[in-house]
Amino acid sequence: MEGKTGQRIGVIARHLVPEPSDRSSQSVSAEPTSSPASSRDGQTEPSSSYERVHGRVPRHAVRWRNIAIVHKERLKDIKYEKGHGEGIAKITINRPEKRNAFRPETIEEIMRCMTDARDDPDIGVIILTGAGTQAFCSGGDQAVRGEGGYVGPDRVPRLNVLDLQVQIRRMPKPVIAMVAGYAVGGGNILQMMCDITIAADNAVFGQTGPKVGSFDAGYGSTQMARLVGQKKAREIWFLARLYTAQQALEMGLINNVVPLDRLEEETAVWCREILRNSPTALRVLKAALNAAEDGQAGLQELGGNATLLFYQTPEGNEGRKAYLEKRPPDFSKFPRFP
Ligand SMILES: CC(C)(COP(=O)(O)OP(=O)(O)OC[C@H]1O[C@@H](n2cnc3c(N)ncnc32)[C@H](O)[C@@H]1OP(=O)(O)O)[C@@H](O)C(=O)NCCC(=O)NCCSC(=O)c1cc(O)c2ccccc2c1O
Repeated sequence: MEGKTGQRIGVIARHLVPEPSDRSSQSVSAEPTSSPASSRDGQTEPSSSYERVHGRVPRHAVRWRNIAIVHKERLKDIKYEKGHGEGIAKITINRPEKRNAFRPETIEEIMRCMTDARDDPDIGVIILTGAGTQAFCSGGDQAVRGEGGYVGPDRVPRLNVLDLQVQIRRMPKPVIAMVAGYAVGGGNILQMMCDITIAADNAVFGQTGPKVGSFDAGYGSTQMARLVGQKKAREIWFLARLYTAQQALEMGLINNVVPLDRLEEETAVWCREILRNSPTALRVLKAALNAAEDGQAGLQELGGNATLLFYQTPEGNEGRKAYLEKRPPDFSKFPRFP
């Protein structure tokens, strides 16, 4: 593939940082995830009364169950899995030969699985990742980019990754990006939209848009500025350099860096810790954190959560029952809290 300068796109980016590899680097911050005291086998020792009551967060590998057909359609560009006996769903962009670049079909499939995971009461947390160790996602597939967007089998030019960004933002369950290798262009934006990002020590982050004649002036720019600050966001977009996982951690772009061979293990531990906590607390906290930044759309999301909770109260149900029983509602028994 040729960029504007005649160079292959990979060459544009490759000289800036070391290539992702299968190695485990030394500059790793694999912090203990559940307790400051770690034993030699990597298991954390119980150290708090909470851990004495609930036990340590298990570190065993998740046993995945593959789901090939979602909403009656077979998945082609992605893999969708759910953990046996655990509330974890995993969505894997499965185009490693293209460094997991996405085309419109890829995005449509991810959105379908996100909807399935949202609607599944057994799922409490969703992992978004890329197949292999070379890339999380290299953004939009430049080979199918037309003049008005990315073109799929229906020949309609689309930027439907923007819909996916919004879906992740509004997802009432935490979404965790699990990043090995390149997260560049629209791929970096996807990891930014996730609630938490765990990166392998071979991960590489950055925006390539200005080098290939593209930009994301929505969440891709504004969410970045909120994460890393205005000056750094301008540097990342204007220079289109790439950054190591350690640099990304230091600038607040991601949450944790772990050795590549422990990426899924550590991600599972984070998921299990999250799953121990109150789902309602998590969903309202996410809505509140969004609302502080998303204006009226954020308030709508937070307001929806208030209604959801109110519907579960006797007071909310009194209004519904009275209507159905064709009588005036009696709200007198409900307290008017100061
Ligand atoms: C990601 C790389 C740095 C990896 O380099 P490496 O040397 O490891 O690998 P290669 O370059 O040899 O790639 C292997 C193979 O994969 C193909 N490939 C990689 N990425 C893409 C891609 N994005 N599109 C198409 N094909 C890709 C590559 O051509 C090779 O195939 P061969 O057949 O030649 O073997 C490096 O690959 C790289 O820099 N890739 C390009 C990154 C990029 O520019 N991405 C697009 C940015 S723009 C974007 O993502 C975007 C998407 C949107 O939907 C938007 C929506 C709204 C607004 C803005 C949007 C937006 O900006």
